[in-house]
Amino acid sequence: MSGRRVDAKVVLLGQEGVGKSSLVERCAHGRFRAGPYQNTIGAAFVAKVMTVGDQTVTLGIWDTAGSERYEAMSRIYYRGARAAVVCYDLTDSGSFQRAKFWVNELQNCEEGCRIYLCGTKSDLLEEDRRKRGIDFHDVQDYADDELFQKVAEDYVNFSAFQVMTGE
Ligand SMILES: Nc1nc2c(ncn2[C@@H]2O[C@H](COP(=O)(O)OP(=O)(O)OP(=O)(O)O)[C@@H](O)[C@H]2O)c(=O)[nH]1
Repeated sequence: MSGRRVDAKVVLLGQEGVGKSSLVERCAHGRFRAGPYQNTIGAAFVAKVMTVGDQTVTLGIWDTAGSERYEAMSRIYYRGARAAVVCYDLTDSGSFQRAKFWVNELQNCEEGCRIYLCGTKSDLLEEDRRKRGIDFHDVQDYADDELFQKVAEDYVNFSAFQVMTGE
């Protein structure tokens, strides 16, 4: 894997313990390791070769540490990211607030970054639906708001571009 060119930088963000490293582990090695929780320190990197139709794309995935004590460091890792997977634990409403914090930050600081909101630990809801910490409709409303905010921003930016070029 070493020396392979990375086509797109992807960053994982979200409160500590929501399952970011587990997602990367699943994606990179196809396994889930239950067991003692080891929090990420700083960040970890994995390059993953993906096939899309007849194309090969190498994603450079940065798994950041969720602990607030590493917040400043996480900002370094999302610089220049083409995509951000912002994770929250479906059973933990606090983690959803934290996800909103990262979405807001990315929207303000990383214009070219696509944001993917990812609810984790759905297996816990399959066991017991009462464990759901965030109402499904609240997530839906939030995502819809963000979507239309983005549409409006793109409209404004696009119009401004047209004025600048006089088209
Ligand atoms: N039930 C369940 N547990 C999960 C899932 N994903 C992760 N976990 C558990 O949640 C704990 C935290 O997982 P991590 O992947 O280390 O979380 P993280 O977001 O990388 O945490 P930081 O590195 O501290 O930011 C671990 O004990 C995992 O086994 C899941 O989908 N379901």
